Amino acid sequence: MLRVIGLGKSYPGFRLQVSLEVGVGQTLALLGPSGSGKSTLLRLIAGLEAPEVGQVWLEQTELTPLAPEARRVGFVFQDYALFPHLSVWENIAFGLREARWDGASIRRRVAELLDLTHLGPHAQKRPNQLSGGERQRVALARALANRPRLLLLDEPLGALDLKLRHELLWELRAILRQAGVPTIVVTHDQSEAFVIAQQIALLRGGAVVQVGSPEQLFRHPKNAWVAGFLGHRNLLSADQSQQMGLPARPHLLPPEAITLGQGEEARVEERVFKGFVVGLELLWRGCKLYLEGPELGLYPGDTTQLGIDWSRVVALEEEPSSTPGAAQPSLEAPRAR
Ligand SMILES: Nc1ncnc2c1ncn2[C@@H]1O[C@H](COP(=O)(O)OP(=O)(O)OP(=O)(O)O)[C@@H](O)[C@H]1O
Repeated sequence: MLRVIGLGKSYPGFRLQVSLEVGVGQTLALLGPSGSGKSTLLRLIAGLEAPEVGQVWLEQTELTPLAPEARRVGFVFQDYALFPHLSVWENIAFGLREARWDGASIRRRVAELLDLTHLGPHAQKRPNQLSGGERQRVALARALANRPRLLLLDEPLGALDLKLRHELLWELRAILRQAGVPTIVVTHDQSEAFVIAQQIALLRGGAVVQVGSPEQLFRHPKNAWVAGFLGHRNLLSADQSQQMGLPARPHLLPPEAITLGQGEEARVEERVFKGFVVGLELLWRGCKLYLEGPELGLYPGDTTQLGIDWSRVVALEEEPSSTPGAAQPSLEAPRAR
């Protein structure tokens, strides 16, 4: 179990102050907008930077006073930082030689990791002869080689194109589950966090806004910012909620609260074909709602019925009026009028 207790660091115009825990063998995704402090937190945990206050504990060991190399932390950076002149095999073995493993143990461990990351056929290639996805797996194998007690991944799929990201995401998930090492993954992509992690910590302006499983966070976001960051669209301000007969505080209408085909009349304003689903923007009671689902043959100008199950509407907390240093999320303004 990793415990980060009141870890703090300041830069001009920015302050990070974070406490969180990662369970044995679990993966926690650090999710947040650019500049929210994700990489800074990772560097503090790795010991690449010194905190002003706070502690990091791994099981019964306090890591904070230890040098980075004494922490037994595996780190994968965004650019992988592989040794260009060494083969895949040598890249993976490098840390083991440094740690003075004997030759037979090194050969055994490298073979295990080549197997885990499916890099066997590429063992003798150099990094510049590999694809982006293969380089990413070498970086992961190298980070895991010396049996780290903790794995830190900073945007591990960041340098890859979209298609490759998607393919490797599932592979990364499988490798992390198999490796069983507590892991923190930095990402700014919520769908990536949902696939990889059992826990998500949402960071904004250097502070954790909410921690929980992907499902907890998605179903019970604390406030409109969290809901918007996780991809929810139907957010009502306190005023809009009141107009709908709800208490005067922000609310979320989750997809499962909205049913098409029964209820009051709704008019289709926009339609987006998205492949597996169709997105519809509907005007209902003077309020714009967005829904995704199977093809229903509805086009702009059509009318249909829309019902809301009010028992499924989620009450949200009011956000603090300003969060110092917080970057604005890519939240669409609540669309209801
Ligand atoms: N060495 C430094 N000196 C001064 N300011 C810094 C330093 N490192 C980071 N910062 C500032 O701290 C804040 C958090 O940066 P950080 O890189 O941790 O954010 P992030 O969430 O990882 O962002 P991104 O998603 O863009 O990588 C930013 O405002 C950044 O400018």
